[in-house]
Amino acid sequence: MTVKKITDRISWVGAIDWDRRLFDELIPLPDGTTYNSYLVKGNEETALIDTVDPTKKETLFNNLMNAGVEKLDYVVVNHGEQDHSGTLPSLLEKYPECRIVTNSKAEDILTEHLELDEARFKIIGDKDQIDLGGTTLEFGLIPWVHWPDTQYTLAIEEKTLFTCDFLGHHYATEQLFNNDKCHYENSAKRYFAEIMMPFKSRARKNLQKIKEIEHDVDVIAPSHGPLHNQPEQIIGYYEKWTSDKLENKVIIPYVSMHGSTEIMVQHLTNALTERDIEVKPMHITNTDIGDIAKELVDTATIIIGSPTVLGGAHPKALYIAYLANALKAKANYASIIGSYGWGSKIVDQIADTVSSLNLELIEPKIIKGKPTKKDLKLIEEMAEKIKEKHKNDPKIN
Ligand SMILES: Cc1cc2nc3c(=O)[nH]c(=O)nc-3n(C[C@H](O)[C@H](O)[C@H](O)COP(=O)(O)O)c2cc1C
Repeated sequence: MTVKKITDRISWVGAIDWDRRLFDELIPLPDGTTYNSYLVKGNEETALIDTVDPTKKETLFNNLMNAGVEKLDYVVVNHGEQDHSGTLPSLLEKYPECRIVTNSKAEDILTEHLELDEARFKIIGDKDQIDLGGTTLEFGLIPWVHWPDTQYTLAIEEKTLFTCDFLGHHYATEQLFNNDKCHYENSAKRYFAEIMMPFKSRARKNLQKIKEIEHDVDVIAPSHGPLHNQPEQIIGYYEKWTSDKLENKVIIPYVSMHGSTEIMVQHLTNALTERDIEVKPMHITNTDIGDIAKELVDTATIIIGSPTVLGGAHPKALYIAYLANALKAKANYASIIGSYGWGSKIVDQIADTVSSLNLELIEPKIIKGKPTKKDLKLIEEMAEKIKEKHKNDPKIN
């Protein structure tokens, strides 16, 4: 691991976690991740912007040693979650003169979670500045992306904006900057879906605040993944993802124990394709839930496919409905297809689970046993109904 120079006065001193495959015991990380920590030097003082996950603290300390840091004046905490702040107790022990610079919401979270001494804090508010000697740090409060405590830090003269989780993505690489546009759009969208989509109106507002910063910004430096040296690119993506625009697209997360639901899914997939609608059947058992989350950013319709199990939906189908609801999927329409043997409450159960989404429910098709030709005709009717809805909806491209 090495120290990587970003500008004359800023270096990356974080850690790469190539092997991490799950975040928050929930989010799959197919590409690992990084914990970005940045060293900012002034003529008189030195600051560290965020730390790293505690499992990587030795990497951070080695990097600080390699960067020749003997005295650290400030550690700026842009967000109190432990993957950025968990190394603080050890850091404060190692650098006894170091003060924590953060907002009052983050202070509350940090003192509760990490038992830090309140005397070590320097609390900042919106637009407050710290002069390190020719290098000025300016802070901006951008709450709820994705905790109530989030803020940005701008190194004014260096034209570098540190946004912590906001505008980040999980992608382990030695490259300092994004240079694989295709892969990067994919991982940034997936990250947006999993972390930021539940707060999309706050994300949009905070994006606007960042766009209105009165100083030049050449580099956006988030706390996960490579940095953005073309800030307009990630800002453009977030403008799209936080808008209410949707694609002419249907996703069908489904599960089927004995094949009946699957026949319906295949038939619906074909019927939608024939009607020029993009469709993605996603077998829940075999699909990374991050991929499903990513589709929820712009898919216009969600169809959940499930057999009946113990009176209700299959637990895996119910989990996806729960996830769509929790992540605040942007879709305008939903329906349910599936099969039962003798009696089913799938529809009520799934509809209840997605009740906080503003969805129009297209009439579900729950059939007894294996679908007949007549049943499959009903599936074609569903495809036709979806086509009509999409065609007449001004929010759908
Ligand atoms: C473990 C298990 C529990 C089931 N519970 C119910 C039930 O409570 N009500 C019902 O109508 N059918 C129930 N069934 C029957 C299935 O819903 C039915 O066979 C259906 O056609 C399966 O669809 P699939 O082929 O897509 O898996 C159950 C089946 C299994 C294997």
